[in-house]
Amino acid sequence: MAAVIMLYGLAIVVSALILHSALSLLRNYIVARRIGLPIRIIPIDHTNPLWLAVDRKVLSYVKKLPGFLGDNSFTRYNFRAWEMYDRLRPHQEMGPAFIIVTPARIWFYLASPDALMECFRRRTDFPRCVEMTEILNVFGKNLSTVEGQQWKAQRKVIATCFNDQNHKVVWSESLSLANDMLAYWARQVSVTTTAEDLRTLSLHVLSGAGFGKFFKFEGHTERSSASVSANYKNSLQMILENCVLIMALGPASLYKVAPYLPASWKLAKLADICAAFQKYMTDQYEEEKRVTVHENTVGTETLMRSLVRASQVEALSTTGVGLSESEIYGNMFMLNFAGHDTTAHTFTFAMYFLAANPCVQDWLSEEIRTVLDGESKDWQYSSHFPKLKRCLAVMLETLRLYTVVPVSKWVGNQEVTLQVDGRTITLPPKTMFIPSYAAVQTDSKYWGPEALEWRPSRWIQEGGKPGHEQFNDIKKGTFLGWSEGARDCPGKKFSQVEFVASMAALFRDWRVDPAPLHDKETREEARARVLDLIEQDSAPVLLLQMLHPEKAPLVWKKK
Ligand code: HEM
Repeated sequence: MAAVIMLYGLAIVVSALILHSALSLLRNYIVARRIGLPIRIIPIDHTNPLWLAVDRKVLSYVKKLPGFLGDNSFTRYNFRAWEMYDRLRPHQEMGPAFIIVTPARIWFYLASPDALMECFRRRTDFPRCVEMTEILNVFGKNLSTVEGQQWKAQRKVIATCFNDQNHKVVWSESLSLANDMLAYWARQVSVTTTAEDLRTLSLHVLSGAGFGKFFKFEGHTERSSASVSANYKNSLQMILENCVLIMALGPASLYKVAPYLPASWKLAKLADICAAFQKYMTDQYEEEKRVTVHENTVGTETLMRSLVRASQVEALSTTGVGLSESEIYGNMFMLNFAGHDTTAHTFTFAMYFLAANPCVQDWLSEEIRTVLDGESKDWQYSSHFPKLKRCLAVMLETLRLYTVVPVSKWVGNQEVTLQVDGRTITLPPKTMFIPSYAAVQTDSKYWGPEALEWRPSRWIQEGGKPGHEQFNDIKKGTFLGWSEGARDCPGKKFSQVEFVASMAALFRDWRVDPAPLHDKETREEARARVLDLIEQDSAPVLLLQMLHPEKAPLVWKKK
């Protein structure tokens, strides 16, 4: 009897949820119709956390259904990063702007470069939806999670941290770590840990140039689990993977309940890790405060040092707004988050594209050998980095096809109007706004008939000599890899310097190929297999990444 009552209860709750969802969908649909753009309807919001956990799995079954049942708006648009698969197609069907309605929100998709640039310029009309980044407030508010005056004040302080002094540190750290990584890869018969090793490289560049903690490179199989850098990396990883849980409880409550829990429980471990990470940040902060008190102290210009100094200077200025201690911790954590996997995932995509494209490797090493001739390893940031344009083109081309950080904004509390290709569109409050990066970045109108091909040379003007080449002019709004406008990525150059230095160290004298899977696999088949892996096996976890790059081992050989 009790079971029957429970079943009835459950049925009532589920029916109420479905009814509520259907009514919300209807309400949003009625509002969206007034915008006057083509509309697609999907039953579950993209940001529903339960759905996010199962979306791709569930849809992989639904897609197998025959005809319309397996091919409809639900199967096309109702999963994360669907844009990467459909690219320009929805805009070819519906024009430069369209709407997706869900029970929770109205989503506005835009693929007109001019209108996109206008939205980026009108930062206050199209602010960041901080509800979505709130999860990064674990250790304090930070640049990614604030808006308005608070954002302006924080951005001013953080912008000063990314300067040429710091980029010099990024350059030298990247060169040294990439050389050690190459030596490790050269010792392997074939490398299955490319993604892990690139993550280590990127983390070590960030910990050095960002926070003054310099670690030697350790290859994945040589890494001791007790090493300081492995601990730091694992703590950061675990905090990021459990952000939702930590945020829901708050670190303070986590510390309070942890002593009463068995040590083997995840919550207890998380509390320990958060406490260790907090202590690590506090120690660094105290150390930097001590250093910056002595104004004449010279040393490595890290992000952290600049952050503490700029915050103190700002606090003493006429505006009197520096960063609070909690905001300093919030930003330390956020810089770790924003500056680590972003570059590492871009590296991994690029490395696999290069392995499948030996001609691009030759083109790259021609430039590196011209710019960095001779055996000397005295490679300078100020004179060499600006000349290595082909190396940078590899990064730009990779991000064009595989954009690791998608940009999203919204319409705040007031409706806004916008010109889209000569037509005025009025968007209601709280509409989510998604720049259709995967569409504009692969539109043949701007990128030519082979827009879907990975071809870094498209970025470089023809006819130049390696080391003296110029970039092609790209129409504004057709490439959004680091976003645009006042709220673009402040770490753009940091990541570019890291990428270019690493490419130079890796590809000057060495080449990489996919290891054949069996004796009969030809080189062409192996390259096609790698390209297929990139296309079929990439999906967002926190950011867009290759899910199983280890399935295609790579082999490094000296030229
Ligand atoms: C390949 C590497 C990188 C890519 C593709 C990338 C991309 C982006 C994008 C697209 C945004 C805007 C997100 C949005 O508007 O929703 C962003 C913001 C940001 N990025 Fe990066 N990023 C990279 C590396 C870095 C690095 C190395 C750092 C720092 C060390 C960094 C720090 C930040 C910060 C602090 C923000 C927030 C800016 C604000 O809200 O004002 N990024 N990044």
